[in-house]
Parts: sequence; C-alpha cells; structure tokens
Amino acid sequence: MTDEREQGTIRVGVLGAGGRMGAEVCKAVDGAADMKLVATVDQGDALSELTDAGAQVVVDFTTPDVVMDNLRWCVDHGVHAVVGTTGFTEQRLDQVRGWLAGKPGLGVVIAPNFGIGAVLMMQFATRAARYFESVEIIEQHHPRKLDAPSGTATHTARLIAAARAEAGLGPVPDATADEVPGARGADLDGVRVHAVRATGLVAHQEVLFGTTGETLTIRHDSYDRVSFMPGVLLAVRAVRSRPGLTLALDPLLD
Ligand SMILES: NC(=O)C1=CN([C@@H]2O[C@H](COP(=O)(O)OP(=O)(O)OC[C@H]3O[C@@H](n4cnc5c(N)ncnc54)[C@H](OP(=O)(O)O)[C@@H]3O)[C@@H](O)[C@H]2O)C=CC1
Ligand SMILES: O=C(O)C1=N[C@H](C(=O)O)C[C@H](O)C1
Repeated sequence: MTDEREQGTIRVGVLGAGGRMGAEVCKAVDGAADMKLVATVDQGDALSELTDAGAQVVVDFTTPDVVMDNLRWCVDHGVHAVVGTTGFTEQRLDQVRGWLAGKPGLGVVIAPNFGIGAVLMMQFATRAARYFESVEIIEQHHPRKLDAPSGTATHTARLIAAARAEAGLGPVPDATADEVPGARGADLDGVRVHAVRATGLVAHQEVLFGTTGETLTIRHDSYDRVSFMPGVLLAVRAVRSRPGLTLALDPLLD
C-alpha cells in the first residue's frame, strides 16, 4: 500500500459497485494506469471494507435514499468522495457543506451528470436562457430509473431559472387554464420539466427555448454509460486537491 501511495496511485473504492453505473466505474478505474480499485461495496456490504482496503477516494453511484448516509460516513472517516447519485436538494448540499466545514482538506465532488457533452449542454442552455421568453426541459431515461425528474434536468432548471432572474425575465408565458394533472410537467423554479421513460433509452435531454418567430433546441444523448467515465475519472483525480464541496463538473473542466 505504501509503495503505491509513494508512486501516486489513487486507491479507489466504489459504492454501488454491482449497479449499472458502479460496474462501469469499476471497469474504468481498473483500466486507469494511475488508479487502483481496492474495494467494491454494494447493498449489504460493510462500509468499513472501504477503510480496511485503504481507499483514498470513494465513488458513489447508489440511490438517493442511502447516499447521504454513505457520504456522512466518508466524511467522518476522512475519505474523499466523488458522487454521481442523484437526489441532492439545496438542503442536502448545505448539510454536506456543514459536515465538510469540520474537515479541512477533505474534498467531495457531487455532479448531477459526468458526461462532458451533458455538462456543455447545461452550459449552452444557461447561456441561451436570457434570450428566450419560453423554455421547457424534456428528459428521457431508461425505465429502471428511480427518480423523476432526473438530477440533470433539476440542475438545468435551477441554472436556467437563475439566468432568467438575473436577466430580469418574468414567468414563462402559459395560458393553460384547464389541465389534466401532470400534462404540463413538473414546475421547477418556474421551468416546466417533462420526464419520459422508455425501454431502449439510456440518458437524454432536450432544452427547448422559444421566442417570437424562432426556437432553439439544445440536445444531449448518452447512448452508453461509458460516456460518463471520463468525467468520473477526472473527478477522482481532482477531488483530493479540492477541499470542500465542488458542485458539478464545470470547475474541473475549466
Ligand atoms: N451523475 C451521473 O453522471 C450519473 C448519475 N446516475 C445516478 O446514479 C445512481 C445510480 O444509478 P444506476 O447505476 O443506474 O442504479 P442501479 O440501481 O443500477 O445501481 C445502484 C446500486 O447501488 C446499490 N445499493 C443500494 N443501496 C446501497 C447501499 N446502502 N450501499 C451500497 N450499495 C447500495 C444497489 O444494490 P441493489 O440493486 O441490491 O439495491 C445497486 O447495485 C442514480 O441516482 C442515477 O440517477 C446515473 C448515471 C450517471
Ligand atoms: O439514472 C440515470 O441513468 C442517470 N441519472 C442522472 C440524472 O438523474 O440526471 C444522470 C444521467 O441522466 C443518467
């Protein structure tokens, strides 16, 4: 263990290792020359396997209902964490910031989407937001997904709402007076979000902007979970030198 640390190898543990994303992360870490996969933990396994194996960074792709307990454990045990699991409300993020305040030097990266194309899609949408009076988000995922709307759509809506507010835009125009519940999607900070689930899909999102005489559609598609791996590995490499909470991948790309 000491030799590897001296040589700069990052010792990585994966939480949710038996899941769709966790299994892909295990392969990616295994294939990275500067990392060693030291622990694979899934439902029912003891978290102490991570510290027993000397994990320096833990990657979490589990479920929204267990991720906070996992993260708390990592912070308490001084293990850096890279988190892809969804379900992070502002309240949860504040809670994580509070835990980290007592642990100087410890880093946590939480990203709603590790796909580089998805990060760019969100950046482009944020840039476009001020120029269009209308905006709706349509996210599409595989039917085994537990949460709706997706973490990516929720984050995109927050970014767009902030950009609209900064530009002084009012509410999105919508005369709907008679609605079958759900027909207009969920309202996230004033942005309508529609969640589609279908076999054959992986992870896809469209942001549709409209103003008089024109629309702009910004679309991203992940056809394979391998698309998230460059972002995950980037975060694993960066997290130890980024104390505190890093939200989303943007600061790491810049
Ligand atoms: N940020 C990003 O880029 C991406 C984020 N995601 C998010 O990642 C999460 C996982 O997605 P996905 O891999 O598709 O889901 P899966 O259901 O395939 O994987 C979750 C895994 O976590 C396991 N698990 C459940 N509870 C625990 C626990 N307490 N400790 C350890 N492992 C546990 C599950 O075991 P069991 O099945 O036995 O319950 C399962 O193996 C979701 O929130 C999803 O939205 C997904 C893709 C990309
Ligand atoms: O569950 C998924 O699959 C995905 N989850 C994340 C989300 O909720 O945004 C990221 C990506 O969309 C795939």
